[in-house]
Amino acid sequence: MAVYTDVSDAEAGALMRALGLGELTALRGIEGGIENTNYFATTDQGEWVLTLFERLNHAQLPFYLHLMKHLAQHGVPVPEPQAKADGAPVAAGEDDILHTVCGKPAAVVNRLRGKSELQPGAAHCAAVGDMLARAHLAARDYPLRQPNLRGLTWWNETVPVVLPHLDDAQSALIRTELAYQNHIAAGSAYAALPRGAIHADLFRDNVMFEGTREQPVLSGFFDFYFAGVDTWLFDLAVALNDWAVDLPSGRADTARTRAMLAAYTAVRPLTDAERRLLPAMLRAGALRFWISRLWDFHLPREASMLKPHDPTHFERVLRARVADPLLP
Ligand SMILES: Nc1ncnc2c1ncn2[C@@H]1O[C@H](COP(=O)(O)OP(=O)(O)OP(=O)(O)O)[C@@H](O)[C@H]1O
Ligand SMILES: N[C@@H](CCO)C(=O)O
Repeated sequence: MAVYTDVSDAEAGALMRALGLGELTALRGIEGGIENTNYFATTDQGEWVLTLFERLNHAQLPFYLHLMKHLAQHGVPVPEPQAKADGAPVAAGEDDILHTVCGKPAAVVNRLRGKSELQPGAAHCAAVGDMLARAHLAARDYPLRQPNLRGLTWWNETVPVVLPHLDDAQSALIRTELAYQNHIAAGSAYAALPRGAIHADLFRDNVMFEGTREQPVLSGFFDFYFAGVDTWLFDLAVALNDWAVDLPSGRADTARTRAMLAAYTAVRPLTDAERRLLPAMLRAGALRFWISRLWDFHLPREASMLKPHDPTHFERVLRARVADPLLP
């Protein structure tokens, strides 16, 4: 279920016309996703996705939507928010790509072709590594700034909140890891890491592919709503921790790790500081999602529509990264 707000054909049709996208011929609620209301909107000009934001407000959205537009306009395949025609009325709080539907902030983006691959092989990991490096380079001149809101500051605030829900071994692990990450973040190698606007949540369910299993063609990244400015290495670590990990054990998969790293570094070679800190950032990426999953699991927000993911998966990934810091 991911239609929390019902949108009529008339409302959707009026927006599509205001965006110059033609006449609406079909509007269909999308079942996947848990955070926002999403519809596929078909017009006589193509297929689009209409999203009504159920959590983020008009003030928070420009960073994400303009990042998507910037990347799309720099040749990175991401959904491009569609703009109202020059001179069209823009209400308070809106801008040309941030609209209002049923009183909620809304955006219309092009529909990506293909489907997600939940059991990726080395070829999928290579395609993601290549495109992630291209996205980092393309966002270098993105002018808007917002920190990674799920970064170190949030970990330090949130670990004490989840600690009462952990057993002794888990408490020891999370405290030790947080202390280690604070130590790393205070060091000179960390300060030297290149940074910019990153996706920060590039999991298997946020990428689309066409083509075959042997020769997949990446058709796009989506779900930019955890994006922020942080180190490029952290973004790569988050992707490796999902795409190149054996899900039952949490351990790194050699072939997929090598494929993603080789493809990423072919576009953007890692600096010395990045090579040195990759093991630490892999631990940081695991800690980040262990904390957020614990928080979602044990402290569900009132009226939350989130279906919590299993926190113990990222506890296993973290333990595996600590036990075996050497990359394949
Ligand atoms: N631009 C797009 N092109 C094609 N399909 C899309 C696009 N955007 C979203 N979808 C489809 O809609 C589904 C839900 O989108 P998404 O995952 O962004 O949902 P959400 O509720 O906004 O976020 P979350 O997954 O974090 O809950 C996706 O799994 C995908 O199938
Ligand atoms: N990718 C996150 C969910 C939020 O997008 C997780 O797996 O915990």
